[in-house]
Amino acid sequence: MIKQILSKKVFAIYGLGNVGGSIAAVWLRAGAKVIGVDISKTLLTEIQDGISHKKEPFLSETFSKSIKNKSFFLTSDGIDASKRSSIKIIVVPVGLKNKKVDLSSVIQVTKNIAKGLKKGDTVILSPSVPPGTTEKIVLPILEKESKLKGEKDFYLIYNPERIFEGRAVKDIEENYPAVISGLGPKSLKIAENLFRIISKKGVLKMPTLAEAEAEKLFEGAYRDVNIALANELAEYCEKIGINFWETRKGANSQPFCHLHYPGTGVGGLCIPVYPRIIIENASKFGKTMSLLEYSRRINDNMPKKCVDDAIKMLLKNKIKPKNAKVAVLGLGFRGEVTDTRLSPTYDVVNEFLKKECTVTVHDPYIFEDTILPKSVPLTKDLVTATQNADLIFISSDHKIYSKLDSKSFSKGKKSILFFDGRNVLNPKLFSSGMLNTIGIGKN
Ligand SMILES: NC(=O)c1ccc[n+]([C@@H]2O[C@H](COP(=O)([O-])OP(=O)(O)OC[C@H]3O[C@@H](n4cnc5c(N)ncnc54)[C@H](O)[C@@H]3O)[C@@H](O)[C@H]2O)c1
Ligand SMILES: CC(=O)N[C@@H]1[C@@H](OP(=O)(O)OP(=O)(O)OC[C@H]2O[C@@H](n3ccc(=O)[nH]c3=O)[C@H](O)[C@@H]2O)O[C@H](CO)[C@@H](O)[C@@H]1O
Repeated sequence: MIKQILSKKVFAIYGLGNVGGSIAAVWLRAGAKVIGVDISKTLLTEIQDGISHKKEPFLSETFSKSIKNKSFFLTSDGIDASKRSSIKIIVVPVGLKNKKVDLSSVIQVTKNIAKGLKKGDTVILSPSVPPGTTEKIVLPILEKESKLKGEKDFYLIYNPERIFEGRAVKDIEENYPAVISGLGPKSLKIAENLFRIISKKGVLKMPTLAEAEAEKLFEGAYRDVNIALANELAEYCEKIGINFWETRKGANSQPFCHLHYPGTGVGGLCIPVYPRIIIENASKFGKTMSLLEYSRRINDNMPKKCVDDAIKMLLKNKIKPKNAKVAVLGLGFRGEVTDTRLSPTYDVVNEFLKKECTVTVHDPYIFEDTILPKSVPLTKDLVTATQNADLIFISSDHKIYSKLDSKSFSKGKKSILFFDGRNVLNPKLFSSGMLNTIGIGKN
């Protein structure tokens, strides 16, 4: 039955990045025909060649198989894709430009979709957006350009994709209920029929588009505030000389406390962005979001705080910061991702450069980068990165760093200064006296 429904539907997925690529794979795995639309010719070629989305399980194999059996087509022509599809899913990025929400990609894609919109079509908006975006920005563009009426001639849905990079397909298919909302009851019914096909956890129907848009932002705001709480409590522990990590274990031993982890900063296209979307939107209604603003300030200050503490450690060990060799481990915005968007490591590097240190960055998954200053080499070879380092600074929690031991470094290293910004080092793996380390929330 499902296969029959889907075999008649052609989906067009606009934006084939971490989220859009995963959504395309999920619908292909469910048996749908999919047109993948992206402005990046490089990405389209990589998908065609089966070498895209390396860190996302299932995607590349699904794409190759679907291209072969002619259920997956790739194009950069968004208008033609709209003409040839009945369900259009918008998954292009919504970022910040000078702390203002940037909807330019969403608007661009919506205009393309509108030029090919037909009676009976369905449009689904997926990125995290300010409440009101679907109804007040996307809908008017669709109706104006197509001369069709929402809920009468075509259907409009908001579905916030909730994925954790590295397990996106499983998140969509198995881990979370699909949050859905519609312009009206018909749109909502279509959303329910569609998302029940792919979501084993079922659907969570929201009463309005705006409440669905807001819930996604609230998820991120909750996380950002709790990370800021962990960062502030960790600094308190440093001041009074106790261990935050042990104290956290105790506090989290009851079900109503969920202290997060302190760290060298908060990166990615989600958590640092969603609170700012709320802050900006709230200001239009005369509401100041003090807690969100203060939490952002705490988290944005973590790279500087951690580098200042690391510099104090150098001085304590009689090493002058000027020309001190610092190996910064981890460029990804968090562990096990190749995504460097808003990575705190960029700020960490700049803070060390301000102190005139000599910096090398290591990352096991990222081989090139256009943002790091030219004076800062990037390498995937740990020995090269650390061999003459006066200080090793752990910035992202890639799994490989929890396995570091005495043998990980060039011979003859007597004692190594570490700043463990993600609390990943295992002291048991180092010979006694070799590990001279401080981190966050412990002296
Ligand atoms: N990355 C995550 O973990 C995550 C999780 C949940 C939600 N989201 C939301 O999903 C959105 C997309 O995230 P992402 O990580 O997939 O972004 P991404 O940058 O990885 O992918 C976006 C893709 O869209 C393409 N694109 C940009 N403009 C386009 C246009 N006009 N037409 C066609 N294609 C265009 C880009 O070339 C890119 O391939 C985010 O803005 C966020 O709101 C992201
Ligand atoms: C479905 C969806 O949208 N999923 C999002 C995705 O978010 P994400 O991919 O951006 O990953 P995050 O884990 O949030 O990390 C962000 C930054 O915060 C740092 N950090 C994190 C935790 C902590 O305790 N202390 C920290 O300092 C970390 O290093 C990194 O820089 O997954 C999260 C579930 O993990 C979800 O909640 C979140 O909605």
